[in-house]
Order: sequence, then structure tokens, then C-alpha cells
Amino acid sequence: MDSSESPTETKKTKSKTPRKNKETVLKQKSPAEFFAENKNIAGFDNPGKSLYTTVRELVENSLDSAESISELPVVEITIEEIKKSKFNSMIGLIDCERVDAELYDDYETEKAREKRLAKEARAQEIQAKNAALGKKVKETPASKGIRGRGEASFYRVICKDNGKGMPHDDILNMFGRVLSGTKYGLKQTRGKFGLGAKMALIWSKMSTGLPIEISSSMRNQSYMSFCRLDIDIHKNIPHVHVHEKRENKERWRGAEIQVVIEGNWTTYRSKILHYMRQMAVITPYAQFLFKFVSDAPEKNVTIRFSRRTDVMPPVPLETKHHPSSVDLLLIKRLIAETSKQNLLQFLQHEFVNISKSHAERLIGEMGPDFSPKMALKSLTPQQLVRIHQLFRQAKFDDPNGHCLSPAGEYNLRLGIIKELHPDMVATYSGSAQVFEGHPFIVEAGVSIGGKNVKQGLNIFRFANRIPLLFEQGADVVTRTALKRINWSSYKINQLQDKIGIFVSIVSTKIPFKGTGKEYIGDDITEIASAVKYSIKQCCVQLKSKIVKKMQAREQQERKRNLSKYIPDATGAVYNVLKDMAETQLHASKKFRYGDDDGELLRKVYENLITKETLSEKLAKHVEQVDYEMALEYATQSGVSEEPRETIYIKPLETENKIIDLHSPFFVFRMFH
Ligand SMILES: Nc1ncnc2c1ncn2[C@@H]1O[C@H](COP(=O)(O)OP(=O)(O)OP(=O)(O)O)[C@@H](O)[C@H]1O
Repeated sequence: MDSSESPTETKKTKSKTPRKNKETVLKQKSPAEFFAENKNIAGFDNPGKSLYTTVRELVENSLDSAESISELPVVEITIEEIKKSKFNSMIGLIDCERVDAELYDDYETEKAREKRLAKEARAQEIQAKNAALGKKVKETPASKGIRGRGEASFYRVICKDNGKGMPHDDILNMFGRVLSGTKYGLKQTRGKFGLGAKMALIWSKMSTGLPIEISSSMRNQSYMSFCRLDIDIHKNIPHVHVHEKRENKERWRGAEIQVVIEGNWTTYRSKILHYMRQMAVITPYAQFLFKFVSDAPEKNVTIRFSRRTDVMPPVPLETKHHPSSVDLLLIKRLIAETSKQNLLQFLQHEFVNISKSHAERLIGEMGPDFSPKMALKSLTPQQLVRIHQLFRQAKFDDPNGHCLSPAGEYNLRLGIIKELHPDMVATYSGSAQVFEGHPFIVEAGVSIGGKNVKQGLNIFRFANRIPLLFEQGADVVTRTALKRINWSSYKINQLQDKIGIFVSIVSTKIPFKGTGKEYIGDDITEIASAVKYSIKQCCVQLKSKIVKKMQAREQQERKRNLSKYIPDATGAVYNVLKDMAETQLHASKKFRYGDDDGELLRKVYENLITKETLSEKLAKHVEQVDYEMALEYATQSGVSEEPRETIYIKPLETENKIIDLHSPFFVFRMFH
């Protein structure tokens, strides 16, 4: 018996009734049902997080879509707060006043109310006292109000983009069937699972019962598709309300998605704004307009993240599988889908890093049953296992990473400067590496100082150019920055300096933990060491800047110190000289020192040299020494170390012919 089984349960099982126990009835679940019941694994844990994830999924789809056609993204996101009465009228429900107050979760008796208010008043008094004494003021639980789940809040989320749009007939499955999407191929994309948009719809169905609305138009279409649908959770199929072609006089291109969900703006406001800000850092070539609209104008927010560059990273390319990354199932699928007929062609064309001669050698190694010309269809299950075994054991060159599209050092740097305005920044872009046959590239930036940056480590993580905001503690970047970098050896104070750490990882497969795309585990050695190396490379650059800054500061200090003592030093020297001059004169009426010294004393005696003269000379000398040292310093460090500033020159709206000169760090545009 299972130790958790209760005696009553045991009795029930042993009873003679032939009825089948409910738990033993075999049932099937559709993917939509599964995700509706386990929505937390897709980032829909509670209303607040669901609002955040909905925004995120829609924005990421928009960016994927615009970038797939090399269009500089323009994305508008609006969150519109919907009052309960408005929501009720939207769904045709008549507002009801509370009649039986005691029925409600937030009901409290008069006595309980008095007690609570008294407690809150006491807490406020203590807070006021602490604040007056300059102590840290903590929010007390009492000030958070009364018990109860409170009223639900509803929001309409609208996301509009200038992307590719969607084929009219595909929209239904794209939004109404869980696990359907166009991003399953081996390619670097933000989306991967074919789930995000459907989760927003499932959440809207669960919380408001309202359908999703999609408008879309593609380049070659003269019309605009409009679709209103929800999802049949049980069957995992779209339930279509409207699906029609409409006039598109303005020839608008792109997609607009609208969904009404329960959310919580108050608790997730800062996360959503953080997300937008970080998205602007990693995507400086996109333009975002974010709006929060409510009936209370003081709550409204409008933020425009304007485009800072029109250099877009290259479009990621679809690539073929690397032999060391495939499993038996995938080999079978590739064989079923390939147009190649024989084994040699299959190996040579369906995988990266297998040339014709390499394929021939591999086939020779497979054993006497194999031959280059053998038909793929004739391969037995055992022979497939043999191919798989050899793929796992043989040595293959690493994939080259040409299919990837990292943000680029230029964009990363620009984003960091634009959003944080740091005092110093260093960036590094690594070369392509590989884990389990998947290429990946790590780029990093480390900044010191800046606006709205707190003391200590401020970590910004990006995966396939998505900002990751949750589960920071377990992430490979956080762990590396906290545990594996010796900050002090780079003259950086881990606790006191305002340190910004930016790490962007791109790959054909980001090894996220879970479908929520929140963090990358620390267990993949190749990724962990590449992250460490990239951060260290930035630190090395920063160290030399910091050391030079320190030297410059020391030098300034020395000058200031020397100048400070000039009056005292000259006063003392002058008094000694004056004394000497007078003693000499009284003793023999004649200056006895060598000519020069005698001359000096005579001049002092006759007031031709005064305290001011000495002071002036000394100041000039300090100036001269300082100038010589500065010159020596400039010669050593070279012209390249002159202070530089990154600038972005906005394109002129002209018809001029232009030439762009691209460098990894800047683009120079010439008009003629
Ligand atoms: N704004 C859009 N413009 C064009 N196509 C879109 C847009 N939004 C969604 N799609 C299409 O709908 C498909 C399904 O989107 P969904 O968000 O459900 O999954 P995904 O983006 O493929 O993967 P993930 O679940 O990892 O986000 C996408 O693959 C894409 O083809």
C-alpha cells in the first residue's frame, strides 16, 4: 500500500462494487487542454504574469515577423484598462450590486474593521517615526488592506506591427490550434514552440470568455484578412466566429492582434516596462510605441522607444542538422521527408559538415551491409540504429554559425549607451561555438555607472534577442557573474560600483528550462564557459580604462596638492632668504656668498624679489611639470584613447543616392 493512501481509501478500493475506479479510466487530453491546466509552464501563472507574458508573446511575434522580411520593425503595443462595468456591458452582463455582503471573501465585521484600522494607524505611526529618524521604511502587511482576492481587472492588449502578415487561410490554425507555427525549422527565432499566441487566447477564454481578433495583410494581397476566433480546448481546433477578407484601401501591411484578458497592471507595471526597455536595448533598430490607457488619466503611460540605427542584424538562415545533434527519431523523420533517393545523397545533402568523400568514408565504416547507392527505403530499423551509433561516435567539424544572427557589438553598445548612459562601457562578441551539435554565439557588454543603475551587479540577459526577466537566480549568466568572475582583479568593486552586465546568447536551439522561456540552465559547460570568457573580455577592456582614469585622477590630485602648498612653501623660503640677507648685511656690509647667491640675497634685500615673485615662479614650475607628465601620458596611451562618444546620425528624408560604409563599430552614410 502506498504510504500516502488513507485507510478509508483502502476500504473503498477493497469494496465489492464492480464499478471502475475513476482514476483508472483511460483518458486522452488535447494539447490545448494540457496547457490550459498547466498554464504556469508557459508563463501564465497568475493574472499579472499573464498580462506580462501576453505582451511579450505578441511583441516577439511582431519582431520575428518584421525581421523575416528584413523590414525595420515598427511595433505599437497598447494595454487598455477595462472597468468592470464596461467589461460587463461588453459581454452583455448586467451589473449587480452586492446584496448579501457576508457572502463575500473580503467581508469583515464592524469590529474586525475597527481592529484593522487601528492596527494600520499604529503601523503608520511607527513608519512615520522611522522615516523621521532616517531609518529604512518597510511596507507593513497591515497597510496592504483587507483580506480577499479583490476585484478582477480586465485589459485589452493590442499589438500592431509592420511585419509579413499571415496567409488568409493559415490564420485559423496559427491562432486556434496549440502547437502549430512556422518556426519549427532549424533556425534562430524568438518563437519556437507554436504556443505563445494560443496561450494568450486560452487565458482570455479562461478569464473573460472573449475571442481574439486578428487583422493581417501580406505584401501580395489586395485585401485585409480579418478573423475573430476562439479555441475548442477539448479538440484543440479553432472555433471561428468571423473569417473574412476586407477592403484595404490604405494598403496597410502587417498584423494587428487584439485580446481581452484578466490581468494586474499594478503589480506587473514595472516588469512590463522593464521588458520594453530591455527589448529596446537589444533591438535598437526597432521602433516601439508603448501605451497604457485607462479612465484615470494620471495612470496613463506613453513611452516611445525610438529607432537609433537602421542597421539590422542579418536575417537568420534556416540550416540543416548537424550529425551529432540528431536522434533516431529525427533520422527516421528526415528519411521520410527527404527527396534524396540513396544513402550517399542523403548523408551529403541533409546534414551540415558531411562532404561527399566524408559520406563515402562513413558508409564504409557502417559495415558490409551498407553501400553508397543503397536505397533509403531499404534501410532496416537495425541499420538506422547503426547510422545513429556512428553519428554519435564519429568526429565532425563544428557548425560554423553562419546561420545565426547575433545582435552585433555595435547594436549592443548602442543599446546600452542609449538606455543606461554609463560612464564606461566595454563590449565583446565571441565567435560561434557549439553544444550538442547546435551553433551558438555569446556577446557581452559590461558597463560602469549610469542612470537608474543600482550599486552592485545589474544583470541583463537576452536569448535569441529576447530579454529574460524571471528566474534570474538559476540562470547561467547570473551564476557566472556572481560566482566565477573575480571583479576586484579588474579594479571593479562588486558591491559599490554600478555594474551593468549584458549577455546575449543566440542559437538555433536555446536550451531554455521550460516553455516559459525564462532562463537558461547552468549545466551546459560550453555555454557556461563562453559566457564567462565574454564577460572577462569586457572586464579586461574596462580594467585598462579604469587604470588610466585612476592615473589621470592621481595626477590631478598631485597637481592640486602641490599648488595647495605653494603659498606656505614660498612664504617659508622667502622668510629664510630675508633673514639671511639682513644677517649678512649687518655682519660685514657685504654679501659673502658666491656671485649668484649674493646677487639673490641682494635682490631680496632690495625688495626686487618678493614673496609674490617666488610664488609665481613655483606655480609656473608645477604647471610645467604637470604639462610634461600629461604629454608623456598621452604619448604612451596613443590617440586612440582620446575620449570618444557614440553618435547616431538620423537619416535625412531625401531621395539622394547614398553609400553606406559598414564597420563593426559604426556605419558611415554618404549622400551625393
Ligand atoms: N504578428 C504576427 N505576424 C505574422 N505571423 C504571426 C504573428 N503572430 C503569430 N504569427 C504566426 O503564428 C504562428 C504561431 O504563433 P505562436 O506565438 O503561437 O507560436 P510561435 O511564435 O511560433 O512560438 P512560441 O510559442 O515559442 O512563441 C507563428 O509561428 C507565426 O507564423
